[in-house]
Amino acid sequence: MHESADVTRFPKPYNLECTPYKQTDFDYLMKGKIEKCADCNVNKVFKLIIVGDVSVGKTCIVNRFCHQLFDNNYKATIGVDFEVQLLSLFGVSVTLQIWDTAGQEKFKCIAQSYYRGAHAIIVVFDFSCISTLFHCELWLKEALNTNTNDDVLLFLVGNKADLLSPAAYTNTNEIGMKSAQDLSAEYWAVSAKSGLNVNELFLRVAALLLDVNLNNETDSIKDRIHIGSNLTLAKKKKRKSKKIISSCACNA
Ligand SMILES: Nc1nc2c(ncn2[C@@H]2O[C@H](COP(=O)(O)OP(=O)(O)OP(=O)(O)O)[C@@H](O)[C@H]2O)c(=O)[nH]1
Repeated sequence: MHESADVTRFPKPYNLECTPYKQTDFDYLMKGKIEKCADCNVNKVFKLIIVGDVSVGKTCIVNRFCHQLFDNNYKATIGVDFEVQLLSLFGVSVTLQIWDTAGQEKFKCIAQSYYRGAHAIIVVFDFSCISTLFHCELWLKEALNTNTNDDVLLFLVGNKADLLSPAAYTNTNEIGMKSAQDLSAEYWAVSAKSGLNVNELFLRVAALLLDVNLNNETDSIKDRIHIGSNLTLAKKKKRKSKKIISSCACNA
């Protein structure tokens, strides 16, 4: 884990055309809430799960982001690995719990038991092995089946962009972007080896999660006010009907 500098600009998507999440900034209301959270030293905790075929580079992406490291030697993940990364977004401290799951079929059962309650699902494919892209839909379906969070954010990430020639990269990128649209996920092309877009991806995930979280808080406050005002109305009606009953009793 490393300390990161405060992020003061809302991180952009890889391609605005290729994301269901069109936010490129916090709105006026959210900015006010963020200032309050920062003043009160609030810490927001978000759970991310990373899924995808064997050897697409899930662990390397996490290691690049959390430790600025890249290892050429493949060591299969057994079940699931866990990393924590602290960030500061607009003065608000955000903890990302990153669950790096195994791609091997024999570990699927163990890994799936950690899917529950994820705020974001990142499904990864390997640019140099197109079949791994075709399996992403199934990975996503399985992750969504076990996930109980309605507001979960979805990301489709192509890794090992460094391995392709410019022409092959453009070609696979287009197929990846089309798949992301079909999956209603935000698309990213990264390289754990060179570091291309890895930080940008996680900062974008964190900012979108913060936005969703603060929006939900605002909604639940509105709900409480709404329920509260209904209760007050009901109490007033009750009091009025009591008055009518007692005035009827007096008249009798
Ligand atoms: N050239 C290149 N190689 C990469 C990149 N990312 C990962 N690799 C290599 O791909 C292999 C697999 O990487 P891992 O991160 O272990 O893959 P994984 O998806 O976590 O694999 P499982 O744990 O089995 O699911 C390793 O040999 C890495 O060095 C990348 O961006 N570029």
